[in-house]
Amino acid sequence: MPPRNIDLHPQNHHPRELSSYHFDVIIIGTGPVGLTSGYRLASAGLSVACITDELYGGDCPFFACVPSKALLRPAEALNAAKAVGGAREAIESHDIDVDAVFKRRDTILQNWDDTFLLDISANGGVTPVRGYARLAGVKQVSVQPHGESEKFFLFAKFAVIIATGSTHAVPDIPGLDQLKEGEEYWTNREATTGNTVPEHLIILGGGAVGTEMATFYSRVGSKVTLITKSAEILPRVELEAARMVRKSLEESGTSIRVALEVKHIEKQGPNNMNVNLSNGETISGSVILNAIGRKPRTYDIGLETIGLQGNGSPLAVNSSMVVNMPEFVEGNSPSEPWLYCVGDTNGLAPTTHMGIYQCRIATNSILQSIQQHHPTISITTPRGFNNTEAKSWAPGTYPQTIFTDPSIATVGHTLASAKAAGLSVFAIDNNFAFPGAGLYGDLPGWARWVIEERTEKILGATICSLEASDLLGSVSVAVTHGLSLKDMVHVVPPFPTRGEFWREMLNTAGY
Ligand SMILES: Cc1cc2nc3c(=O)[nH]c(=O)nc-3n(C[C@H](O)[C@H](O)[C@H](O)COP(=O)(O)OP(=O)(O)OC[C@H]3O[C@@H](n4cnc5c(N)ncnc54)[C@H](O)[C@@H]3O)c2cc1C
Ligand SMILES: NC(=O)c1ccc[n+]([C@@H]2O[C@H](COP(=O)([O-])OP(=O)(O)OC[C@H]3O[C@@H](n4cnc5c(N)ncnc54)[C@H](O)[C@@H]3O)[C@@H](O)[C@H]2O)c1
Repeated sequence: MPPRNIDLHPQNHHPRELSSYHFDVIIIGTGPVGLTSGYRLASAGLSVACITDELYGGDCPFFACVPSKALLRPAEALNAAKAVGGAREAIESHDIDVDAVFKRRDTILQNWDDTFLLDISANGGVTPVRGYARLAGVKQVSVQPHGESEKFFLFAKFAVIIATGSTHAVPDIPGLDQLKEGEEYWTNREATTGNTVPEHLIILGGGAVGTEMATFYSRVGSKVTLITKSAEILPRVELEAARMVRKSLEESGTSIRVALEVKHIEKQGPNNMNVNLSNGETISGSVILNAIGRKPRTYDIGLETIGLQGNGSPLAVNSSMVVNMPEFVEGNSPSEPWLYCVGDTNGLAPTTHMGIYQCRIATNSILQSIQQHHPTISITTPRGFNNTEAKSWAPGTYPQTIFTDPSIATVGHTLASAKAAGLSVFAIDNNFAFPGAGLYGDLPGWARWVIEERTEKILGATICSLEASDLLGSVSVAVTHGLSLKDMVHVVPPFPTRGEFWREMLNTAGY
């Protein structure tokens, strides 16, 4: 299955065209996190260069969040309508129009033409630069245009931000190295950009990518087999929620194999792969999707020029997103930090929304440092830059939604992770049997709050339902600010809505 013909390296914004190689801040990587950082700093009056080696906008808009959600949303909308009598009768005999789904996704992504993002950035005053960037010492960055050997050197007056994101990790499975990546085995790129429905898709990995793509491809007619190492799919969410998604996937024909490893992969012929499992079973499919996780792009970005390691492990930062530097680096002034790292590259919370949160913190920190050390420089922000330290989330506890059917929205601890952290907690659960949920038809729904015994503070929440993401905001405020059950009594959801689960939880808790 050949990859789509996407031009990853358009010819404009060559570094040769720059009128100056000196900027206040240089940003390496223009995913959503680098772009937003650039926009915030340029809006405050700084000169900013944003360097990208591929499409301006990064993985999220072109190969990850946006195309995957664009593929998933039509089926979600159709299922939601079919669950409601009155609407159901009008559409019962109709199903997803796959070609229209692909076409809509292509339109949303502007056919992988990054001009719209370049325009937003340029209108905000950012200077886009195309080429592969590497640190070349303190506050120095080299840029090598695609396919060329010449390097151009850029100089930052105040700061460099590393926002190089992540790329798919490749498992060490014998035989996989014999297959052509992008054709004989897919990564997230082919799974989200393709416009074909494979006959039998074998997915390796039962995390967010694996389950979301199983949801889409099984819904549009592929036979799907999902193989994962963990004892259940989505091992980081509440078991009850993972089981609801598993049940729904199995009902749509997905075969799920848990607690198994792939021992060997063998190509039998075109679109014909054999996958041998640790239990001795062999599964034959047409395409394999590698969805076993991602690795930060910390390799080959010149970290060694400032005494750091860059081998694909996350880049350690402090709460202001300042990179932890070696004790002595020539030209480095510890009192005035200059190197920041945000987004997937620091590994703290690899999602777009959390990266954008980090960029708010990092850019505030840069602006505050400039104001402190260079008071004559004029900085314009409508409301200042007070928040310069990020909240520290225990691994996996930051807010997130997995867009399966039903979707799972989570924030804070699960019951298991709270207990593993030594916390004394109890759970309150609800099955969405209340009037507001009933209006949406007979769709599954489940929610859990994890409450600390002594303080009755909410430490975590999971909502598993149609459009769960839209119910996460209020509970995220409660968890982030440590509200107690007593406080939450005064947070009143409107009637009749799915938000009523809130009231039901309080009732169950005895409030
Ligand atoms: C299939 C899939 C679906 C996802 N869905 C969601 C979702 O629904 N919601 C969500 O919040 N998250 C989702 N994620 C995660 C999300 O995509 C990432 O967290 C997000 O893209 C990280 O943004 P970033 O800016 O840190 O990096 P990226 O988006 O990876 O962008 C980094 C950019 O830096 C460039 N770059 C790298 N190295 C260099 C260099 N040396 N020189 C110049 N440029 C360089 C890259 O080309 C890229 O453009 C999904 C991920 C996948 C794989
Ligand atoms: N909606 C969202 O927010 C969203 C959607 C997709 C991806 N993402 C983010 O993108 C990143 C990557 O997601 P992902 O699903 O690729 O990774 P992941 O780490 O979330 O899940 C990978 C899964 O693969 C399994 N696995 C590992 N090695 C394996 C092997 N050799 N064979 C079979 N299974 C194996 C693991 O047990 C794990 O369950 C994550 O940070 C995720 O949060 C977010």
